[in-house]
Amino acid sequence: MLTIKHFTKSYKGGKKAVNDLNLVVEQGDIYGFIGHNGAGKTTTIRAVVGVLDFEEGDIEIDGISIKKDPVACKARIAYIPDNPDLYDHLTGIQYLNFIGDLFSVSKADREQLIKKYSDAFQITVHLGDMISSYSHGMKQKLAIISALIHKPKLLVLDEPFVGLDPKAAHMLKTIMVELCSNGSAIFFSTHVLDVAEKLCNKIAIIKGGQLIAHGKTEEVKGENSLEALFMELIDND
Ligand SMILES: Nc1ncnc2c1ncn2[C@@H]1O[C@H](COP(=O)(O)OP(=O)(O)OP(=O)(O)O)[C@@H](O)[C@H]1O
Repeated sequence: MLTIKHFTKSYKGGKKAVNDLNLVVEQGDIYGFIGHNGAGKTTTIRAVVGVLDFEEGDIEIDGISIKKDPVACKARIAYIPDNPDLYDHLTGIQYLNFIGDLFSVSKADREQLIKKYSDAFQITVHLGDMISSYSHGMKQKLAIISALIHKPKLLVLDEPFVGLDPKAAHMLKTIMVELCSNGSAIFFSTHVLDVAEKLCNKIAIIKGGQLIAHGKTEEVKGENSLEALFMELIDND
């Protein structure tokens, strides 16, 4: 579903933010991406979803290169950044319909999925309100719903649990499991290690722009807790 090959990214005038990263996310995977602040998670994620150019390596979505056919790749992806920038001058429902139009979601699917996920995140009554009146958490919920209504093959999330209340975080985890059991894949960054440990069948740990561990969660962490492993790997230079 997602293949990252020798991905390397340097920002202008800086050192390599990510260096020769290789990773495969398969259908059905909930793949957690963890690392310290500044490790290179957002850089990798932004390249995967086609909003950050890069010179070295390639990234394929469903076998299609994001460099060669970014539109075809983006049609298969939903991306929720860590701080979603929505259109403040639209109402929630106008925004969801805008995304529905972009991804050619049928009227029947749109109505059913908007109701399902808005009810689940308890923002149905606010869909007629302007987004400018939404709290941070409500904006995040709207961004999540907009990602789910087009049934993405690959859902990419950057720190999705930050700012969500416990009930919404629980709902998101339930939905992530449901999505992957229906054949999608998820790649997401998080600093919440116990969530990663419980939710992800695979994890990757990045340090200073380089992948230092990746694979099945049970195999990567062994007898340790993920937190203990993370501390050990991050502290060792
Ligand atoms: N626009 C930019 N210009 C220059 N350097 C950048 C830019 N964005 C990120 N970097 C650098 O690239 C490196 C990786 O940053 P990145 O945002 O990918 O880390 P991260 O793992 O997502 O961190 P965090 O957990 O704090 O969100 C850091 O050294 C950062 O300073």
